[in-house]
Amino acid sequence: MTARILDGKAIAAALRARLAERVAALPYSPGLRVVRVGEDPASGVYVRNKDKAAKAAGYDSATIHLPAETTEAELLATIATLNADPVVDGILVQLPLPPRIRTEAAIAAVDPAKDVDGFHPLNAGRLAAGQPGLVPCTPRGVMHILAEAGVVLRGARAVVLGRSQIVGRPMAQLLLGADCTVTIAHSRTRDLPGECRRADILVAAVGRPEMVRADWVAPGVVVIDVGINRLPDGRLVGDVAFGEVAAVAGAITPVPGGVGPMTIACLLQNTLEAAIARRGAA
Ligand SMILES: Nc1nc(=O)c2c([nH]1)NC[C@@H]1CN(c3ccc(C(=O)N[C@@H](CCC(=O)O)C(=O)O)cc3)C=[N+]21
Repeated sequence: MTARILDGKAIAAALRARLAERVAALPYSPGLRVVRVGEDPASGVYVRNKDKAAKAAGYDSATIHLPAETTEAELLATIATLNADPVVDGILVQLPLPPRIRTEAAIAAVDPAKDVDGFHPLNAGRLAAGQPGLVPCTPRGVMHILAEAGVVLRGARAVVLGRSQIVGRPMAQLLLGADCTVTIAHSRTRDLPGECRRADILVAAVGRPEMVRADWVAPGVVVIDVGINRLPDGRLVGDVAFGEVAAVAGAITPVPGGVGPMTIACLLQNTLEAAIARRGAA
């Protein structure tokens, strides 16, 4: 058997096209501002891709690039200016930040109504409480892939590998909200392969290249690979050993071309929704 490949790149392109149509019907362009501090090289590529996608879909998008020496107070002042700017609907503070700046302070400074990353504790709390709010882009993108693939969630056993605030925890909340039986497994889990083998749906979000092997998965499982790891030889691989796991799984997302493109499309979706909530649709 060989797994069905879930083409995140194509699903993301279709979503961006639908968003572009909705944006074109608005009397304004939804405003997105990405704040980047310093020169983390991986951030450069991502910020450029996002800006390109946003502009192509009709958004008013700009990147604010602050020097590496920026202080926390200066970053918070920049965020405050964006919070107060009526043409700004979405604010994304690109992570990682330089070590001098407290990530939690930057996240908490963003107006929750403009928090298109969904990282603010108010939005995380809303998600955990089952209330509407802005949802982190990567888990939202994963739910969109599962829906497009026709995966039945009700009653399914979902295992989320990883417990980060950015992916693992919100991912588990969304799957729980969709009536999955959810297990969050992590680096201290006693029998990681054994827990993963129980999954009908396995979401790998640990940031360890090719950690999930063929003997970690049950035949027919749906595997979602959130990992994006750059190897020393320059290759980009996920958290899943794609070739060998694809021989066992029922469906699997590739890296690249899986979850990554969905993250960008969902950032645009969140920005559109934040804009309509603030400014209306007509
Ligand atoms: N505040 C914040 N929000 C984020 O959402 C955020 C962040 N900080 N910091 C960095 C990570 C990483 N991230 C990616 C999104 C898309 C791709 C993506 O589209 N990847 C392509 C390949 C890109 C390549 O070839 O390098 C793919 O998987 O097919 C990758 C990485 C968002 N992040």
